[in-house]
Amino acid sequence: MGKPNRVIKLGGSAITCKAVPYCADLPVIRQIAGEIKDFVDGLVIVHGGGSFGHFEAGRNVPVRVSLTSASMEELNTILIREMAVRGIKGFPLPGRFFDLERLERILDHGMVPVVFGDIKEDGTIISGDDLTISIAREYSLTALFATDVDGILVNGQVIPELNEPHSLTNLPSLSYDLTGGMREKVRKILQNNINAMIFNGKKRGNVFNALKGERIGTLIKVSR
Ligand SMILES: Nc1ncnc2c1ncn2[C@@H]1O[C@H](COP(=O)(O)OP(=O)(O)OP(=O)(O)O)[C@@H](O)[C@H]1O
Ligand SMILES: C=C(C)CCOP(=O)(O)O
Repeated sequence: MGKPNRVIKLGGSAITCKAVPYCADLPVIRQIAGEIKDFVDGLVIVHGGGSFGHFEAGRNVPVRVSLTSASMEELNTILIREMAVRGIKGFPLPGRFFDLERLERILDHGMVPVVFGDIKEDGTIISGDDLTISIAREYSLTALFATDVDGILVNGQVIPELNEPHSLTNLPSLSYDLTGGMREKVRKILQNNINAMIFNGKKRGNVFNALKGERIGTLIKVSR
């Protein structure tokens, strides 16, 4: 017990309606909560900001830090509640308090850590991608990224596998995504030398299949 065996990032693009501030995609969150049920032992969930954290972090208001933090906790609460309705014992782990000991302690208690991208007192953003990558690296896991796209698109087509930096087609990026979107995600995965899979988490069955170990979307495979 105590050691994660799977890590999945529920991207803000998957679990929120990215273009509408504070819009949780409840049908998708409920669908995903149902699909993780069979994998709770050793599972670590991380989630991103979507139209909660990215929206608030991008606003130039004096209460930016307070509202960014509050918005992330709000999204986290929605997720944990929907999991609880299905009997899944999620436990919040805000990015600013993240460490491996704490993560393992939550697992030791038979709960699913629900780690989330966050903001520090000084306004620095903690990216859910970075948290996911560091967990995958520490425990030699494939980092699973549920997003709103079918994988990495190059010239409009999903590429099944990527092994080296590729010139990514520049899809329209959202004005309040502050942590770099897909391009940064791929760059950091490659830089950290971990395996990862990027797939569409909004599509029914994909989260279940990814957790089961099936290959969907784009696999980023590094040679070690
Ligand atoms: N070449 C590309 N292939 C696939 N998606 C791309 C590409 N370039 C940009 N994107 C954008 O990347 C987005 C997904 O990455 P992003 O990091 O925004 O997702 P996320 O991790 O779900 O978000 P969050 O940071 O809110 O958690 C897609 O919505 C898509 O528009
Ligand atoms: C914007 C905030 C606070 C969270 C950033 O995490 P990400 O969505 O994983 O990049």
